[in-house]
Amino acid sequence: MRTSWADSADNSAIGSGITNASACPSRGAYVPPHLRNRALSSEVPLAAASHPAVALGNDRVNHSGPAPHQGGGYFKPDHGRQQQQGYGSGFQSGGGGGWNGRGVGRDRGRREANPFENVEAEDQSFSEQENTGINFEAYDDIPVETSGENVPLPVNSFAEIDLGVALNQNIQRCKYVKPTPVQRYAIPISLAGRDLMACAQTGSGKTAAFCFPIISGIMREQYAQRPRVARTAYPLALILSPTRELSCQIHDEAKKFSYQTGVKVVVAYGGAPITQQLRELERGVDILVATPGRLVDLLERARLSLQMIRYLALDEADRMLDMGFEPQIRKIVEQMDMPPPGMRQTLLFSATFPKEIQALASDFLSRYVFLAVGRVGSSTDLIAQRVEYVLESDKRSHLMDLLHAQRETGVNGKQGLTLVFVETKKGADALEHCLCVNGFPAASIHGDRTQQICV
Ligand SMILES: Nc1ncnc2c1ncn2[C@@H]1O[C@H](COP(=O)(O)OP(=O)(O)OP(=O)(O)O)[C@@H](O)[C@H]1O
Repeated sequence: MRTSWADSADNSAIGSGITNASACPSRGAYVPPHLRNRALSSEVPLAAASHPAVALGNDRVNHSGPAPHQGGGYFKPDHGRQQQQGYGSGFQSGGGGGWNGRGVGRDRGRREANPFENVEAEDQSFSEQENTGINFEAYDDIPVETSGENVPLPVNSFAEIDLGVALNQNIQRCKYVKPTPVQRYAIPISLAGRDLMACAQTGSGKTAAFCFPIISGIMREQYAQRPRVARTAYPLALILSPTRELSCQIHDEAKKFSYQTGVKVVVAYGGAPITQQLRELERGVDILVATPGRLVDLLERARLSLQMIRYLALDEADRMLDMGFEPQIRKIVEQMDMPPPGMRQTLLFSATFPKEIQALASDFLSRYVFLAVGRVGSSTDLIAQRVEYVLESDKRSHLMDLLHAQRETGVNGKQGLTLVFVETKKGADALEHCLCVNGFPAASIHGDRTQQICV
């Protein structure tokens, strides 16, 4: 039997030790993610909790907008409207609590791993620092261009956007102090329900730019009940990315952003056994991060349906096309059961905007906003490049000198990492050995090593 979040809700009373039958939503009742986290405590009256729509009404006590969508058909997310109508406070009361707290469905007894555990365990003296992934000094000079009808205004801080308490806490845990340029523009555009074609470089903070609106959208919307077809998963959002590595990276980030929100993220990629991925999907999925090839495989096995997709994000679209994935992408988006443009929200990210990407944008997007963000600190600004001539026989000792010098000047007490490129596989293995015996932990990566060893 397939597990959905509805199943999870059905079993929540068991998981939490509550025996009052009225506390259990009736079988098959859909519980939206922002309500899933909540223990059935004084916060939610038991009678209300047995009727998700009523509970939602309570939760959105200050929401003066139209009644939540309750039909089974498609709808267009319209977050902008809800924001204007004071959605914030109701939403905030529903945030937090966490997937942890639910202990339900097939995930009964499975605690949500804390993705911040390692970070929190780190030396407290660094805990107040900003995330240093991006050179903030370079921000103000970055050229940004937008075009399209009624482009929503950019924001200057996360505080200006109503993403909900749980997500805001995760942003703090990530130590994101202010949005990057692509986030400043892309998040309000997406929250307003608009399709987006964004040209932004790798490392510009795209992951959060598409994850924040998707997670917050799933948390705040009440979606039609998902079909209950045995062993078929029905995600609400799909994030396509070209490689296993990038998919895993997005999955890791998305799990941090969605921690304790009740939104469940699953990753599926090729080159790894499918069994574990199928098991994860069966346990329930809201956001699926996937590479195109494995996704087609899952669809062809009928273990996945895209009919409930409300959000589609394509990351590094140009790279996916370069890697020859266009037929798979078109199959996924146009030939399976995914809702058409206008019925889903589509966010297309690409570092470049050649003709092929323009064609994809016009086929996949509806009345979209175009956003182009310049480079956030190009390599020439951030990296000192130096050429040194040394004799062949002195190369290793010279490298050792450089490594020693780096060890002495570690940044913030942390040892820097070093990449050394060599000409041959044998040379890589020999250098690895030489560095290890000289007290520098090293590992070689080349074509003769399996992916597991490299990872
Ligand atoms: N607002 C922010 N404040 C501080 N750091 C941030 C912010 N947004 C993202 N980062 C950090 O910047 C780094 C790059 O971000 P991210 O991986 O999202 O970029 P990207 O454009 O998606 O790159 P890639 O294409 O490699 O996935 C990450 O370490 C991320 O945690």
